Amino acid sequence: MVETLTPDICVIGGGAAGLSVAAGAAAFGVPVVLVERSRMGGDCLNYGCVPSKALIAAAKHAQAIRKATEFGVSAGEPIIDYARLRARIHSVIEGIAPHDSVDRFTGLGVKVIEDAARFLDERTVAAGDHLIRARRFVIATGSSPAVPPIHGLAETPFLTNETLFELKRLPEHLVIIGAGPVGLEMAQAYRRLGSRVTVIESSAALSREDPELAAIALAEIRAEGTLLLERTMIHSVEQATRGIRLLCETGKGRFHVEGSDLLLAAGRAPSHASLDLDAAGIRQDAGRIKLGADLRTSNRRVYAIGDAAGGLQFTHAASYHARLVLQQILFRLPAHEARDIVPRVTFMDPELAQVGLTEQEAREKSGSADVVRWDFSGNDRARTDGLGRGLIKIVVGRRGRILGAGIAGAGAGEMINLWAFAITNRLTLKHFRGYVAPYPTVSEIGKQASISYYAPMARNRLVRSVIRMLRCFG
Ligand SMILES: Cc1cc2nc3c(=O)[nH]c(=O)nc-3n(C[C@H](O)[C@H](O)[C@H](O)COP(=O)(O)OP(=O)(O)OC[C@H]3O[C@@H](n4cnc5c(N)ncnc54)[C@H](O)[C@@H]3O)c2cc1C
Ligand SMILES: NC(=O)c1ccc[n+]([C@@H]2O[C@H](COP(=O)([O-])OP(=O)(O)OC[C@H]3O[C@@H](n4cnc5c(N)ncnc54)[C@H](O)[C@@H]3O)[C@@H](O)[C@H]2O)c1
Repeated sequence: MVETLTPDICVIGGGAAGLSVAAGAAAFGVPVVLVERSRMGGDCLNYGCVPSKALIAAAKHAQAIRKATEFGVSAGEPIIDYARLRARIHSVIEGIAPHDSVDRFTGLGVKVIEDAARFLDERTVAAGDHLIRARRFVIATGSSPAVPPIHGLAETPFLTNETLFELKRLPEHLVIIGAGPVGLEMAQAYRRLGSRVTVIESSAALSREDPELAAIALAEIRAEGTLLLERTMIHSVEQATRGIRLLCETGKGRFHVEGSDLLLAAGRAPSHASLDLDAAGIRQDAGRIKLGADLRTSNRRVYAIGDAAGGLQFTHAASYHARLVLQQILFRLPAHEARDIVPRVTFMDPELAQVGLTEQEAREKSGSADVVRWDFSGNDRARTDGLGRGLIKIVVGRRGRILGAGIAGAGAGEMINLWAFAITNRLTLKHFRGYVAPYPTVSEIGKQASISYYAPMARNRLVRSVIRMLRCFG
């Protein structure tokens, strides 16, 4: 028997984006139906942020043991119990899962349908035994690992983020296609756990990042022994007796790369193919949903958010999108995506964090860029703790307005919070110069950089003569 539901909002996809919309709408007592075809929590909880950060945490411990000798503490080469490590990753997922579960959302007042959704027409979605005719629809169907058109790949076993954390043994030699955030975070983690790692990248590693900052993180990756092959084309891949074999080419010629396991980290593809967007009058452009800055599709009843929106692909961007559509649906207030306030962090060690404009983007926008820098070597805490190389770059506009901030270094992901706050609230470097930072902390670099921005003022003739004049008053 088919049941027809008529909620205010129908959300398709129970990942970070969809769950945020459903929870937000339910909090205001708005009837909402959530359709999820697979695991609640989506990529972030099950195959993305959570397992990857738990793996990185284990690798960090291994590396800390190795580095301890520098501090006069010797512990020898770490022994990796991969079964235990893997069990911990899954117990971390299980610990968070109740927060995203069907039970919790049902308790919040959300009607959850565990099935695949597809549009029948502009106002109707079918999911299992249900027809949903909602006032508004939110597509939050996320993305899946992109599979590049490499000869032989379809016949060769490979891992993706959806299968990597199920692996029951430490790869002996992990070959990774793609040097973006997924590829490099996993490369460093597995290298630190003891695997040999080769990363093959067709263009430049971390090509979207400020090259000066990216170079700091990439130098560490290389120093730890990951082989990073940039500007390398992969012609073909095949299964070999003891793993996989790739035929590659650079400007210098062709060569083979052999490894025990292959991980695809070559970007993402939207997962909306089975939604039948045409039936709903939702237009696409080269496989991506066409969207306005208000995240509305060409069908004005339908929004697309999170990875499905095809722009910023982060969990925090997904919940930001959710807020923007809730503002429009519940309160009828206009809302537009502002990408410059959304930070991004690549959790390599040292971490790489950015919010707002990079130096290059500022130059492209206005022909020049005023950039303030501060090196970690000028920070006492970075020295006491042996944090290694690090740099903050702040892009400054008129009257000291902060337009962008990028940090490469230990703890960059935590530190960027403050700069994201500053950019969202249109603060200036004056605000950073004026607050009192606790000593010794690494976050002080922001204040140190801000003071350096105003340092030329101390040499200003007018300022000096005012000080001289004020002396006359005793
Ligand atoms: C390895 C890895 C590490 C990452 N690390 C970070 C990180 O550290 N920080 C960060 O901010 N981001 C990180 N990301 C990115 C982050 O995971 C995504 O941006 C985020 O999960 C997107 O959420 P979403 O809700 O848009 O999509 P998803 O989480 O993909 O959720 C979409 C949901 O829709 C469901 N669905 C799809 N089609 C249908 C249908 N027809 N009917 C019903 N349900 C459907 C799917 O089953 C899925 O559950 C990482 C990604 C990867 C791959
Ligand atoms: N810390 C984080 O916030 C975090 C971590 C992981 C992933 N993510 C998100 O997930 C998304 C996907 O990450 P990703 O690293 O998979 O994608 P990406 O698009 O950032 O990087 C993929 C890389 O693979 C390369 N590539 C593509 N095809 C190739 C081929 N045939 N041969 C060699 N190289 C090839 C590309 O040039 C690119 O550099 C990102 O957009 C990011 O937002 C975020």
